[in-house]
Amino acid sequence: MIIDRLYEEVLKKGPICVGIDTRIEYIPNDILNDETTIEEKIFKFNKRIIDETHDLVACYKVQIACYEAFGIDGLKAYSKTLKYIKEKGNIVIGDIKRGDISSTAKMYAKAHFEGDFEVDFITVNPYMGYDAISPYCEYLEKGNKGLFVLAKTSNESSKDFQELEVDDEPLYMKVSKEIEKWGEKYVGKNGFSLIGSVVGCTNPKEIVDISNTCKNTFFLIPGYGAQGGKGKGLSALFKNNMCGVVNSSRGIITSYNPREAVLEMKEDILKWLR
Ligand SMILES: O=c1ccn([C@@H]2O[C@H](COP(=O)(O)O)[C@@H](O)[C@H]2O)c(=O)[nH]1
Repeated sequence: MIIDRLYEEVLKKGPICVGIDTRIEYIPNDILNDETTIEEKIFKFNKRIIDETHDLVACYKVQIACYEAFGIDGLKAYSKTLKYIKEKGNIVIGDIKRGDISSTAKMYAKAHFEGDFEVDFITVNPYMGYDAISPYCEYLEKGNKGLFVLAKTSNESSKDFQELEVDDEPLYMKVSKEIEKWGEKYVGKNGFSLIGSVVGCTNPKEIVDISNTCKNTFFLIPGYGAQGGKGKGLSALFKNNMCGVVNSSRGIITSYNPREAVLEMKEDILKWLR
């Protein structure tokens, strides 16, 4: 199962996910001044990041918004980037955060689990409930696709709704338990489900609470670096099991030396576990 592969990559290389959230202002002049299209410039920049880091990371997360912002050319660069990550043998998460009625979700599933934008995992929004999630699940049956469902996001305003008390518990905990239930039939040999949760590392206490309750949930953990999340906050989560992968986008791709930035991030997370 793809979740077993992701977990094994984490054990082998560390819990590092590099986020390829490319923006024009991050692209250095030697690429920017080339006589090429915007698609080529974005792809060239991404290829450089991937070439420098692919042996150090468990997976990549590609934020589709950064590519949609450039229209058709941006989406061509998105597609090329996904293919290149796969060619390098790495796992790729499409950060698309979809959430819609089931007939539309079916089309999103086809768009991102097949064809030009095919990825291993996608992120989805659970706000519309299970029938908005179930169309993705038919792709999970074969074991080679997975979902990360938003549970407790890394942004400041995540408290507006996600921390509201519902039946004596915060909504994010209720949602997390539901995600665990949705994933019950997709648990792999390492004990983790193809349906995981997104929980920001800006919420270090909440992520430990969720993981103590939801034992089969694997976590996609954004918020490291640029948003203030730190390795120390993750020590309580990772001390029993490496049950997640930590994403950093700006912290890596805007660095002068992305390879060094990945190594520093890995050390900052792993040093608390020794
Ligand atoms: O709760 C969430 C869910 C997703 N994200 C996404 O992760 C990256 C974070 O980028 P940084 O540059 O490392 O801050 C970005 O694509 C977000 O859309 C998140 O930050 N929080």
